[in-house]
Amino acid sequence: MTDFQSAYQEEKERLDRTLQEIDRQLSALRAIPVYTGHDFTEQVLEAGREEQRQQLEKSVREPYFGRLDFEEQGRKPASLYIGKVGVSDPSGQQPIVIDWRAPVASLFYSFTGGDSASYEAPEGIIEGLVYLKRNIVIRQQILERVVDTFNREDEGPAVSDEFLVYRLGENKDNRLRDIVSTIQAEQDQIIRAAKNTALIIQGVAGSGKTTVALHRLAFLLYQYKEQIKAERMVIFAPNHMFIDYISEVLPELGVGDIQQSTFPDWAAEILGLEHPPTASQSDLHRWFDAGRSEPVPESELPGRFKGAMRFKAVIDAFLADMEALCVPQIDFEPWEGTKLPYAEIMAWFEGEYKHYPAARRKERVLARLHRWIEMELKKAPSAAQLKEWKKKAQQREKAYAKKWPELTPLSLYEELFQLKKKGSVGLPDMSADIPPAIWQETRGNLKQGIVKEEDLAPLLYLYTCIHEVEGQMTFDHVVIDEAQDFSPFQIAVLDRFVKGHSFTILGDLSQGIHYYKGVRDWHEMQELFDSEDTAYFALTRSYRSTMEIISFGNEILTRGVGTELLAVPVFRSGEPVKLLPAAGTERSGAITEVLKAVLKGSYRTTALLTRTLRDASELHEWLVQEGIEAHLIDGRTDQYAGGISVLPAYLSKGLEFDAVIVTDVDREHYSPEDAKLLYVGCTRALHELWLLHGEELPDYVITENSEMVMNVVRPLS
Ligand SMILES: Nc1ncnc2c1ncn2[C@@H]1O[C@H](COP(=O)(O)OP(=O)(O)OP(=O)(O)O)[C@@H](O)[C@H]1O
Repeated sequence: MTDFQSAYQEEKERLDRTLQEIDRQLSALRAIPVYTGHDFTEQVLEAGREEQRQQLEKSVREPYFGRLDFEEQGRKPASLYIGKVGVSDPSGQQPIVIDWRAPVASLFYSFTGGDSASYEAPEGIIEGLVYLKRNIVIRQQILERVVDTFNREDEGPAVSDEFLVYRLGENKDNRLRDIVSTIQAEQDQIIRAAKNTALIIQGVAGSGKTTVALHRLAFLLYQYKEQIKAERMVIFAPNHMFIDYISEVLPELGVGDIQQSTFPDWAAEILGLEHPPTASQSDLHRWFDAGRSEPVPESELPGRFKGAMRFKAVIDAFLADMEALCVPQIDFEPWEGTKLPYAEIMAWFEGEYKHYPAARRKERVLARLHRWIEMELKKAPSAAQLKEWKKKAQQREKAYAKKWPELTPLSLYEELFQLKKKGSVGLPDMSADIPPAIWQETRGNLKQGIVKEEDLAPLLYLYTCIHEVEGQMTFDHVVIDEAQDFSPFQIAVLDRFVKGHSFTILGDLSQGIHYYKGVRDWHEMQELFDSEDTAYFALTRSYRSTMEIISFGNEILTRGVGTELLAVPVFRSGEPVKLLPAAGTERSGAITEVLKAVLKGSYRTTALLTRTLRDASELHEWLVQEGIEAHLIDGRTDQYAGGISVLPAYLSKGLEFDAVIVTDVDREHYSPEDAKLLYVGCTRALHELWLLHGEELPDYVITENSEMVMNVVRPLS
């Protein structure tokens, strides 16, 4: 027998034994009648059995995906089998399959070759020698593939990418999938990083940021199961379609109940807003479709200004001046002849209650006032007098409480922008601290009852100044995907809802196409935390696309974006990127021909990316008329259906497609400032990328490089 055959045979036998054992355990569990009574202890035991049943049912289909032969110093070598779910031997003492999140399993990911290996266990660093790293593909209990990516007996002991490349070559459907069998060392480091740190991760397109974040959540739940709850963890994604796109990964990893939301949805719920403000079609048009003939100066971009910590300082100054105005400037007189001077009430307010949020402060002062009235009532000389005082005091106490200003985030925000309520005089004037264009625009919006996305962070901040952030509102961990579009102020506000700065913040500055908001540099976010509470990682290897597509994208980064954060490809080669002239009357014919060519492949997802939403709608309409089934993705789409999608490039962020066709790649549609946008569009492609272009291509598109790009003409052969 060849080595491969003997390895296959060995694994086949081991798989049979494992499956028998899982079957045996499952049958034993199923034989126990399900407890439905009221005894609490029995209920807990039943819940444990149910969880075990579910885990075994999951693992019986694909019990493990990897094997690592490891000799721990001072012990005998052992073959460790690693799966999505741990399984113990009949005694319940020894694992026959190790959960991928267990400390020893980290070796399977972190080991990249060499003479010694170590991992961190609860009892300290464990050292030893790795003999074999083997990838095993099992589908529905059938052993399909055995690939050794490291064998100490072979020459040149380094872990090979062979299995990874095989996995990356597969076509994708309309959902992101788990990567437990091929997590890379640099990704594993992030997944297993300690909980109470704000991790900030810069990762090139396709480096696995979203995937890593989801695996990290599963890891944290395993590692800190006593301290954190799934329901108290959240992943903030850019839109609902993206949430749908990533929705399978956590269940695949056996983790449920983690919240998946958008920042506007979550903020709107806390603020009690009827509709979460998201970028409206007209906003999208304003920032993406209108061209850049009159660029808005940085200081006048509402998202940038309202997302900066400078704006928080403006709000703080406003609140400090505003404070004194909270207490009605009158003495309190419960009945004639008795008075509580304004100065004394103010002393309470500014004294011992100073550190409470405003709403609680008001509550405390009014409660104290009530106690003061009760003490004064004791001085009544007669029962009749007491009755009269009591009646008057009740009415005047109510009237006095009403004189305190209404404290809601929105009312304060309106007052900040000088939209005065009746009776609120002498408010601090902050107009000099806010750029005039933003001042005007915000006042106009608020007058019409419009709250924009960029108003959410300041409103939430005001909320936290008014109310306490209570237990059930706090998070054990927060993941922020596409974090380059978040503002420092948003993160600072979120931090008030998160225990121990436990954040995973992931993004790519080169994909910061929402130039009107977000960050330009990760320092803007790092500065929010003390240095010991934050850590920075960079992911440079890109797993999504072929080498040709990645190199092509890197050219856009170098020539157009001007960044040094280039992507390093995995050695997976494909077709060159194809450039095809397709302007004017040629356009429709070219699109049909390219679609036909692409659909000859066995791809499951293809995207046609346009420059604007209007172009996408028109193209979609035309395709439907031509009898081609395609889905239009606009800002309101909730589900990603797969197949052929038509969408503007700016909505493709975070998604991926087997093949991508970018239309209208010329200087008219892509200005020098649009390099990031084109980069995003091109890096969505896994296997095949086409650019349909007009006469003059943007400077940052490379046209001459025989290995990377190919200029083609119609008719396509
Ligand atoms: N270690 C890995 N093994 C196999 N596939 C991987 C690995 N890491 C990432 N991938 C794949 O690479 C693709 C890109 O991953 P993901 O979408 O998480 O990257 P990203 O950094 O969030 O991308 P982008 O910023 O471009 O949206 C996915 O198909 C994912 O399954």
